[in-house]
Amino acid sequence: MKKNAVVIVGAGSTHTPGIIQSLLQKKDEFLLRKLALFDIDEKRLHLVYDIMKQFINETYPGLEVVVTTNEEEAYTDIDFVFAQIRQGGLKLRSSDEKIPLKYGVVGQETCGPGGSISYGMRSIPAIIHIIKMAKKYSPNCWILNYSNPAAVVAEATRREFNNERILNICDMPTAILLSYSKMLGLDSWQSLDPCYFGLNHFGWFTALYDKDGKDRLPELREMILTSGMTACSDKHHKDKDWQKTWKQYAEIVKDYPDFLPNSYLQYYLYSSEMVAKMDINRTRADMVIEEREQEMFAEHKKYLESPENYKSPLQEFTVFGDFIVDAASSIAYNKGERFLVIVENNGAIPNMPADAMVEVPAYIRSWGPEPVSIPAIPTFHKGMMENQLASEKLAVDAYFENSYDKALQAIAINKTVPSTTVARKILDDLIDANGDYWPTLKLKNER
Ligand SMILES: NC(=O)c1ccc[n+]([C@@H]2O[C@H](COP(=O)([O-])OP(=O)(O)OC[C@H]3O[C@@H](n4cnc5c(N)ncnc54)[C@H](O)[C@@H]3O)[C@@H](O)[C@H]2O)c1
Ligand SMILES: O=P(O)(O)OC[C@H]1O[C@H](O[C@H]2[C@H](O)[C@@H](O)[C@@H](O)O[C@@H]2CO)[C@H](O)[C@@H](O)[C@@H]1O
Ligand SMILES: [Mn+2]
Repeated sequence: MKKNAVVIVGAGSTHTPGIIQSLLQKKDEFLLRKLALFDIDEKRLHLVYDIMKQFINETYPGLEVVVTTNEEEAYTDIDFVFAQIRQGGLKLRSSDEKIPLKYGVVGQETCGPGGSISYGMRSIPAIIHIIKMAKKYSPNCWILNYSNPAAVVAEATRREFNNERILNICDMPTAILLSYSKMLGLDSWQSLDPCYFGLNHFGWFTALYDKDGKDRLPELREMILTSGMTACSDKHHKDKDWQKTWKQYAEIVKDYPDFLPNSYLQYYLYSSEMVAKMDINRTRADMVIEEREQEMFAEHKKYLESPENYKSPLQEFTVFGDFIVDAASSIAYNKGERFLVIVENNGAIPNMPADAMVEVPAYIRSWGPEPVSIPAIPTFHKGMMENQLASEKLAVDAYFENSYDKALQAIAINKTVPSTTVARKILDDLIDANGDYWPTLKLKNER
């Protein structure tokens, strides 16, 4: 079996230890010849490497490891790029959350004016740059992108690269599947074959087949309606803030019992209730800075106290790591495994536009994803998706056309936004907050 060289881009991320853990735990399924870690922040990059090197050395003595802030070194002789960057850092995640909230609109990492439009326009140039560098130094490599907002990024990479050897992914549906499998007493999230349609962070499970071919969704729906949604064992999802999401999940199922939702639909279906529960002085970014980041810094302190005796922290489950490694493995060895991924529609959902980037099941081959096509979707879901898709496409238009008008439309049409006056105020504040991270937006009559 061929051995693979992987570069993790954004390797200073709090999620990198999980990816490294999966890569090495799966080293017999996805053979490695080189692991490169790249980040623009040298300090964070080395911090993560310090934490993980005991595990790397012990699990795979002799593996070639490259830790670098040099692009040529990072991208040369690579088979797979795993991208998971946060352009503008948690500081701008915080602005994305707080600016809309100031005007009574949902402030969320990947949803609404901050998460989808502002973060999207910031991420697009950074991801395009990464892909250009990767293709320059390793023309045949595959790029697997987790960087958010994945829906907007996927639309931008479709326009720029036709998504040639690029796969945009999100582990949220997989994390939900882990939860479902545990509730059903199954041993892994791969015990269920999901039928699912939507956009990223905006979709629905329509059936969940077990290995005997039985649809377990009706049984699961009853469990959720009677006892609520049990949070999965993924470490991140045990935290207090995520627990609120799982509580709300059961409410969505009560109101819309036909299918089982992606948890992110809470921000669109209950926008005002979500805003009422949010605190502008302490949004999710603050929690991540105070909790997840601090935990990583505390680990590093432990390492510095005694590098020779330090043991890398391993997690019980790492859906984030397992999913990206399994997807890469399916490409590398042409396994044709079924995953939920973001692909160009092209008829998979027959009553949605062909050029929509949708999230559906696909069999992952060495030549790319082969999406599953489904019957036409109902009016409610189609209407929701068309609205959100328009907002996402307008955000990408705004970026490529440097257009203030399109950015305003992207925000005004978003289901989380009540009026154009509010949309304009949010946009003007976001322009100030993003500074040079955004292109200079011009009004139509100024261009
Ligand atoms: N798709 C998914 O399901 C999923 C799940 C979790 C996280 N994410 C996304 O992954 C990304 C990372 O999230 P996190 O919470 O781990 O962030 P983080 O802030 O912990 O780490 C991000 C890292 O990226 C680096 N970085 C920023 N801009 C960069 C650039 N232009 N080039 C290279 N490196 C750069 C930073 O220095 C930092 O070390 C975010 O976009 C987040 O939304 C996606
Ligand atoms: O608010 P955060 O930073 O905790 O989470 C935002 C991300 O949430 C989802 O990712 C989860 C993932 O589902 C889970 O398996 C684990 O790896 O933690 C991740 C972070 O909590 C979502 O899919 C991402 O797109 C968000 O960035
Ligand atoms: Mn996601």
